[in-house]
Amino acid sequence: MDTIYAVSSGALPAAIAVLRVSGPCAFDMVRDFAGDLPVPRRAAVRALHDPADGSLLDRALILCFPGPRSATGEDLAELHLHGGRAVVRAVEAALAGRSGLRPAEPGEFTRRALLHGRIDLSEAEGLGDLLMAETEAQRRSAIRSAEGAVRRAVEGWTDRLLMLAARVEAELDHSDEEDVADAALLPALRSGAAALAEDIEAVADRPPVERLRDGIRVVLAGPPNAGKSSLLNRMIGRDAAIVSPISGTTRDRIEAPVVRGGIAWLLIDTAGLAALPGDEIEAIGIARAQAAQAEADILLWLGDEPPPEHAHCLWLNPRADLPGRMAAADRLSLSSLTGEGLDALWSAMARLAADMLPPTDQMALNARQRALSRNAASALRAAQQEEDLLLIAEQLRSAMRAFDAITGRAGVEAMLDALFARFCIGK
Ligand SMILES: Nc1nc2c(c(=O)[nH]1)N(C=O)[C@@H](CNc1ccc(C(=O)N[C@@H](CCC(=O)O)C(=O)O)cc1)CN2
Ligand SMILES: Nc1nc2c(ncn2[C@@H]2O[C@H](COP(=O)(O)OP(=O)(O)OP(=O)(O)O)[C@@H](O)[C@H]2O)c(=O)[nH]1
Ligand SMILES: [Mg+2]
Repeated sequence: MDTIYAVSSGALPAAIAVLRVSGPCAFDMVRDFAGDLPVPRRAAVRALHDPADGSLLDRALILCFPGPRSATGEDLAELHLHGGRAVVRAVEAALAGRSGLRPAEPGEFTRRALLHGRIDLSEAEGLGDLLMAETEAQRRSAIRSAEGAVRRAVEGWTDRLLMLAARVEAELDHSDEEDVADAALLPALRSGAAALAEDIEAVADRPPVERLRDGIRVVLAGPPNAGKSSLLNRMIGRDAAIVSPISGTTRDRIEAPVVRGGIAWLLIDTAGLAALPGDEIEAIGIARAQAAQAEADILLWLGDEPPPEHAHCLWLNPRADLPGRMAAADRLSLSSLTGEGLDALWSAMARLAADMLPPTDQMALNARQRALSRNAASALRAAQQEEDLLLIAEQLRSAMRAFDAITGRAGVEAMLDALFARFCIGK
């Protein structure tokens, strides 16, 4: 296996740059550059010399973690360098010349941790979310998964499933003998499978972690010229969308992520919904606006006509600064010009969001884990319907495969590349 290296700390220049080296050649590298191998797991200051010509590269703090008791599960060395660009470049150039060493790919350190069983797939996903976390709620949810909450839940489900499977297998083993079949077995299996399916479904039905991570989708919609783009700009505090008194100004949908009140939002401005589109481009814009409305978690409706059917709609009364705009009981009056009513709008949105987000004190599943959990639950529901023990055993195996896929024990090669591609290099 190659030994990999990468800067694991942030953008250069910086006060300190942590260069991590993981794999079978990591400690030979330290010996050759630092003259000796410091005591494992203790920081030591060493002058680093380029073995090629003996020149001084840097004076660094070195940490060595012998495998398997390291973050990656293999020998891991950390060089805490001075964080200048040329320092890091010089050390990387010296490493690049050594055989067996190569730069790490994004997420490759974590991938090795997974490969060596230091973490499971759900923990790796949690780590990925932790690196991307911007809000406190995102951080708490991610650290919970990274620390094994999903893994432990699935292990609990797996244990219960194994108990059921063991009883089926035992009965199947005995069925060719003269024993009388256990009459209580089928009802016991059915109730066990039902109880397990119910517990899984309860977790899978919780609000998805994606809403927490990617933001609650808030779509601004209404007729042309209603003031949608002005409101978007006001809400995010910058001019993301073009505003003009001309009807049909916005044609593409404009997405603006923003964090407010500790919640990540994705605000989406759309083309005005004209009864008769003026041209082909406008018609495309309107089709996109309708598609956006359909996938909105919250719809902000700026029209004078009643809003379209939507589970979470706030009916707004824009341009409240203009004389002659009448307040209406069922509409939230606001002005993108003065900012009046904006705080009330954010509060109303936060109240709606409360039920859409996973509770902060509970584990939440991502889309992949949720789909697999649902697969497992439906296999258990199917097992409940079966009369034949062989068919029940087959359904239980199918549920087990879904559990194994959640934790990465089976059938996940295809998703690993996608997962680790969104990690930083050096993680
Ligand atoms: N400098 C530095 N900081 C870092 C990391 C790192 O790799 N380097 N981490 C990178 O993600 C995180 C810490 N993660 C780590 C996970 C496991 C072990 C480790 O050596 N575990 C051993 C020993 C545990 C012990 O001493 O009790 C083990 O679990 O057996 C080290 C760091 C965050 N901060
Ligand atoms: N006085 C006042 N004018 C506003 C307010 N909001 C928007 N306007 C004006 O209304 C006009 C249309 O605003 P836009 O935000 O472009 O409207 P829109 O709904 O995005 O329009 P389309 O993109 O064409 O569908 C512009 O001239 C804005 O300056 C407001 O709160 N008060
Ligand atoms: Mg607009």
